[in-house]
Amino acid sequence: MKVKISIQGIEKKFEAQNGVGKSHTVLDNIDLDIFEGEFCSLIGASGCGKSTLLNIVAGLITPSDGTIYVDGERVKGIHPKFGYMFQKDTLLPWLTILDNVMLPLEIQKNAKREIALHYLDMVGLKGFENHFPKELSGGMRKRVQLARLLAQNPEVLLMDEPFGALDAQTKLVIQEEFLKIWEKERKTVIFVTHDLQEAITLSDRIVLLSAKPGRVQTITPVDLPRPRMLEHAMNNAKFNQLFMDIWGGLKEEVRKSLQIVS
Ligand SMILES: Nc1ncnc2c1ncn2[C@@H]1O[C@H](COP(=O)(O)OP(=O)(O)OP(=O)(O)O)[C@@H](O)[C@H]1O
Repeated sequence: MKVKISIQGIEKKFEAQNGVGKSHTVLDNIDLDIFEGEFCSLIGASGCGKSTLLNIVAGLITPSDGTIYVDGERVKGIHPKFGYMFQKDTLLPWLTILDNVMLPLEIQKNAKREIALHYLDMVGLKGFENHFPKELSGGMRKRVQLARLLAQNPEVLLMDEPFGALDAQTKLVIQEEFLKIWEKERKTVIFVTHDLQEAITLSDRIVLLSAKPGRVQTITPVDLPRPRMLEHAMNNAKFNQLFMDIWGGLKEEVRKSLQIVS
């Protein structure tokens, strides 16, 4: 398997601002290889540094130490082949759905209406091209963001709790739609989530970061068959075993982060 992204010796320390607060180490010596075409999830207690690590890989934050390699080359700053999807709604309210999807393509000078329409169709939003974001439900807006991300044709998808704000049932349906698209395209994905069930149903490997400072605690391969259907995956005896194995470690980290002793 080819290594797509190599995270080597990453450390991140945030300094006190103008003497206010304390400097603190958020990530400590993170070494992690992400393989081409792999779906890798990052989990861990709140505040353990998942988003910071994703932002460092995205080139949005500079690490205090360590290096990111992509295809064997050292990367500094934002990588043009990476696409990023945040938890918060980043659609521009004054643009139609089609224009929202086309905006990054215009920036890439690759503005193809057909590409945008193809991905809107793929996420089930055919016929909504000329609507504005405020006319769509939260789940539909999330699908527009997914279409916008995929239409850019990034080599790597960096996703920070992309479905975190959705209600439980919408989230399951969108996960399933995303899974279908991903299984066709098999792009490299780093996916941050709080939801262990989501991590297991989608991922090839799950990386658990320890509570502050974030270190790689365990890496668990998810050997559920693909293509996966959410119901089949959750019904598989291995699913429960994986859940219990990973939850044991995750619970410990959450307890540490909440300073629960005993
Ligand atoms: N710009 C910043 N300046 C100072 N501290 C920061 C900054 N950004 C993040 N932090 C701190 O770094 C730590 C890790 O934050 P991060 O958002 O990466 O954690 P997380 O694991 O993604 O959390 P959550 O699961 O709650 O989203 C937190 O203690 C946070 O307060």
